[in-house]
Amino acid sequence: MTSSPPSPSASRPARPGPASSRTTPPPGAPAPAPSGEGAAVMLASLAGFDGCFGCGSEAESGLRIRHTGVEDGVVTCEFTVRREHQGAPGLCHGGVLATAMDEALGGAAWLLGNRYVTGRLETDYLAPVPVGSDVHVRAWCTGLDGRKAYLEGEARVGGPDGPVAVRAAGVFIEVPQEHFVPES
Ligand SMILES: CCCCC/C=C\C/C=C\C/C=C\C/C=C\CCCC(=O)SCCNC(=O)CCNC(=O)[C@H](O)C(C)(C)COP(=O)(O)OP(=O)(O)OC[C@H]1O[C@@H](n2cnc3c(N)ncnc32)[C@H](O)[C@@H]1OP(=O)(O)O
Repeated sequence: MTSSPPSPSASRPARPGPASSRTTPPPGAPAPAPSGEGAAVMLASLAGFDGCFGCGSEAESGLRIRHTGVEDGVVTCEFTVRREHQGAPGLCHGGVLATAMDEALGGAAWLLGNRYVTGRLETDYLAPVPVGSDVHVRAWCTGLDGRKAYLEGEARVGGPDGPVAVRAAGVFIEVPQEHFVPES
């Protein structure tokens, strides 16, 4: 995966190096124009729900990912790697990092104004992430095809301009509200 998030001046990012054909939008699939309406729909849908393993304040064992903003369709969020996130000694577990990418790509999908679940998530791990690191994640949509939204993202260590540790690409599938199970 070698694509970059769109710059503020570029409404449609180039995507020169997809990781797999299954996370590449089909030719001609439109990339969404950034809109503030999707964020409003998303936040209304999720109002009062704090149980998300990625970002929920009530998920005691969750990652406590902090959503920090949306600009031109790019979602940004961050979390701090704790000791309980270790895989190999002193380093963040790859599944934890995949969770963070899922969270960010999912957020960028929900920004489109519909509800989505992860269908496929691909991750490339480029550098180890030590315990204590602040991980800065951003994600954006590369195309829409029916119920399928194609997303990409990257995680950087130490700051938003730090070295890239993870790149991800995914396909999220639009579902109705009824897909979800009311909390018991
Ligand atoms: C201050 C600033 C604030 C900013 C705020 C920003 C963010 C706010 C915070 C949060 C954002 C909110 C949420 C996002 C957060 C986290 C996201 C976490 C997401 C998850 O953690 S979610 C759990 C894991 N996930 C599942 O639990 C899915 C299990 N699964 C199923 O529920 C079904 O499997 C389903 C529904 C996926 C499909 O089932 P179905 O019967 O409805 O539809 P069907 O099978 O016909 O597929 C329809 C079309 O999707 C294609 N398709 C299907 N699967 C595919 C695959 N794997 N790869 C590629 N394409 C696939 C088909 O090929 C077909 O394509 P086509 O239309 O072209 O034929």
